[in-house]
Amino acid sequence: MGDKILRVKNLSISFKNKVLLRNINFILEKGKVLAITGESGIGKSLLGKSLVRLLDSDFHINADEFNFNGTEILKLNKNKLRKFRSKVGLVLQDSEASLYPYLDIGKLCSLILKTHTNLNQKGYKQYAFSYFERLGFENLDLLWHSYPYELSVGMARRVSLALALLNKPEILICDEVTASLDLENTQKMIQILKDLKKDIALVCITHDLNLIRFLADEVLMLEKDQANLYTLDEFLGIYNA
Ligand SMILES: Nc1ncnc2c1ncn2[C@@H]1O[C@H](COP(=O)(O)OP(=O)(O)OP(=O)(O)O)[C@@H](O)[C@H]1O
Repeated sequence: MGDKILRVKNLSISFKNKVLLRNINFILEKGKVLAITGESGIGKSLLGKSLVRLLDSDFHINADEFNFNGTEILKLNKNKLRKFRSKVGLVLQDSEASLYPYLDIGKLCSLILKTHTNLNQKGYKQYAFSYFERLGFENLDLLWHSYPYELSVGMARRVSLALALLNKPEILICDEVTASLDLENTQKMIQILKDLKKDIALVCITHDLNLIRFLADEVLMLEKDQANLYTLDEFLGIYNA
């Protein structure tokens, strides 16, 4: 059995005193994948961002337990929150669109590695290349000097994933990571996540039933006024997926 990294018990999210999500319960475990699904606008992305307290002050999070490796996330001060966030990789919806356009991939990687490691410029490259290889890239020198606008959507999505992985997060949250990818890139992405999952607790926010079927261990189904946690088999049985 893997390490339990994050425990969420009876979490709710309100916006200006209106409850948007309630009764959220799950545990994230190293080596396991939680899929979060539900209809558009139900609050999947909101929940993903709330896991790293990335909501503005009009939102309020309540929970009986919201605990990362023994520390209550809602009680963290600014410094400790920053440390906690460095343990959580985020690939937000359309993440490739927010890759800074004036920096090439090498500089984007170097910026992250400068903050999180003691490596030198040569070390940054070697370190980042090991991730690019794991994520199925070839021609790594060319990629290192490419600008985001020069990459296909599938490549840019995988670069966003690589950037999220560079500081070895314990949790990785991916929001609609297969959206608008063709079949080949979707399958590549699902296989990459499958290979990554043994080292990490993975959260996939998704509408993609193939991703759920091939990757998820548990599925959190968000519905109006309720949220239900299922094993993959229970989910596939109930939703005939
Ligand atoms: N910053 C914000 N201010 C006000 N309301 C917001 C904000 N962000 C999200 N919402 C509202 O919260 C609700 C949930 O939005 P969210 O993007 O989490 O849905 P979703 O389930 O991820 O949808 P989709 O599948 O379409 O991406 C929506 O009604 C949205 O309008």
